[in-house]
Amino acid sequence: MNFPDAFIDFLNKEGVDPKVYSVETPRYFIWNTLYPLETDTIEKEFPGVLKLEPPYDYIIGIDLSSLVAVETLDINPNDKVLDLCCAPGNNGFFVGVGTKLSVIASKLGDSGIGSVTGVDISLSRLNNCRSIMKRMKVNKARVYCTDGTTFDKLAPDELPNIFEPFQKKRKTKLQKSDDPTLFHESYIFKRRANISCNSLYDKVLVDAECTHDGSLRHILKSCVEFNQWDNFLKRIQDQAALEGLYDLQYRLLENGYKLLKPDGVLVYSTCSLTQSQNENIIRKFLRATPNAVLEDINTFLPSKVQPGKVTLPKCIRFDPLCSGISGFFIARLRKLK
Ligand SMILES: C[S@@+](CC[C@H](N)C(=O)[O-])C[C@H]1O[C@@H](n2cnc3c(N)ncnc32)[C@H](O)[C@@H]1O
Repeated sequence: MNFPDAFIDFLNKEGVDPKVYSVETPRYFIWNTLYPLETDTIEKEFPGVLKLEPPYDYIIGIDLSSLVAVETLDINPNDKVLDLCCAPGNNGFFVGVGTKLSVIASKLGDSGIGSVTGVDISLSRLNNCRSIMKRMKVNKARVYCTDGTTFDKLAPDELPNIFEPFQKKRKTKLQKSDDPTLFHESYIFKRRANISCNSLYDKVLVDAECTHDGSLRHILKSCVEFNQWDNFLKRIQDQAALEGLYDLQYRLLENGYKLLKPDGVLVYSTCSLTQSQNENIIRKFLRATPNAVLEDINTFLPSKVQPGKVTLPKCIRFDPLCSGISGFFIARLRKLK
């Protein structure tokens, strides 16, 4: 494959083998398990045609690595979860691309007092996020359009464990929020206008902004197929911009940790294969934060998906060459009491 020299230099500097971009990765699909599918199979109707039984409009494509990042949070129904960079891009693959926020919301289920709070700085990406939330009929989620490095809203103390099926909603008078950063609330949030919010979060996901070099789809579709290298190359060639990105990643991690309750779990992830945006950020953070410890990641992985090399024990790097899925890094931190 012919890549621009600047991209090859970038990969060499970070010890990434350009062969990763020749791996063909499978696609995974999710749906909100509160609304079971009529069938759990997708049939091959006749050559070239797949058939899905209804209801199918909330089936969403996602990378396995994204699912593992959410699994690493060990969500339970009473968790108050913060997703500090929650919005997806829109690469229009099949029926859309899933967000970790929608998987988190689906995992919270309907039986507990938990909820998920999403934050993202990009309005257009939040619109993608909102349409996925709607399609997946997400119940207990709210999303803010603001800077995750300074976000300071605490978690709702509790949301009632009443499952109100999305389909059966009655018309109710909704109170308009006086918070200009509040972008979208799910049905159950809107119904409970006066929820007190004084809790730190049990779980925090910092799925940080990054160079996306591990995302094979991003590199192969946007950059190679549509020849849109310009923005990508500008970013990786400009050392000051890269330093700014590392600083952003660090500050997102710092703020997420600040909002995490003692004994809580924070997962830091990126879809970059580099050391600079992963191990180096975590190392620096651990040096500066004595009550943060790295924990093992014991999430179930299909046998064919072998994690690649990391230079910081306990973290996981999916390397397309040995994992067979898109490039991704995950670290799990606990805040000691
Ligand atoms: C890797 S993407 C997130 C993907 C998303 N978690 C998902 O599962 O689809 C990183 C996100 O960080 C957002 N971002 C960049 N700077 C930010 C900031 N200062 N505060 C909050 N979000 C930011 C970007 O807009 C982008 O949506």
